[in-house]
Amino acid sequence: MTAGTRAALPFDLILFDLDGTLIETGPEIADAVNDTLRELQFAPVDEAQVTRWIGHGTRELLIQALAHRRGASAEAVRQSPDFAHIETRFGVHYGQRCGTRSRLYPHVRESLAALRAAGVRLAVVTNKEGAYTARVLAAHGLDDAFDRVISGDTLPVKKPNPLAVHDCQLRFAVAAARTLFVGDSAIDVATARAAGVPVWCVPYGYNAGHPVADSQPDRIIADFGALHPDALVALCRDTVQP
Ligand SMILES: O=C(O)COP(=O)(O)O
Ligand SMILES: [Mg+2]
Repeated sequence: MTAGTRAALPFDLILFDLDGTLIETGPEIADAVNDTLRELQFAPVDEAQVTRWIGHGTRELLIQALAHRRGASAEAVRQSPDFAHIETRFGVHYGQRCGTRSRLYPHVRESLAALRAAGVRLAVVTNKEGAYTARVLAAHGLDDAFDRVISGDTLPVKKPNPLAVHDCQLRFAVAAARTLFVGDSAIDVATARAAGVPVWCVPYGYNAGHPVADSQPDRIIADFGALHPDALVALCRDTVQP
């Protein structure tokens, strides 16, 4: 990378969603859900269904799966006396499944490394609970890849509340116009809009079964190749708006 590329970079801070953006986590989350359901003598749920529940946190996903199988409301599951125990069992299963069937999406590792080398601050903003986030990042050797990791239970509120974005902007002293949010869902677009920062989306992630284009992000990028510093500079040179 040349000094010119570094100077021409349009962003000083990039925030990344985790599930469906950096890492394909659906297969092993489905495995852990089904391990848990099996212990409870319930039939498994299919992976496509499980991925439609991703986005509000892994705990919420487990609640949805149990509600689905019990024919009960999410609230009834949340209040049920055995939920805490079931959640503990799920945690054990997810711990065992972590890193077995998840994978980084194309160009994630090299683009993150090149952005970091160019001096861009990088953060994860996910609704996944911190304990799971740490395990998944570690399983893929990404535990030191970010300057800040904000999970669903790091702050008092989660996405689409913009607090995590503001937290990172404040911490790294970066203005909204120099900040980019990269995600895969309507929740990510709503978060970025609430924070007043540009948002680009990948089309391959989890968005409750809907095309993320419906949420009208500022740009849809095919994959993380578009976030490599050289590509980023070329892309922004050719367009008026990010
Ligand atoms: O639902 C989750 O656990 C998290 O999803 P996210 O990383 O896309 O915010
Ligand atoms: Mg996501």
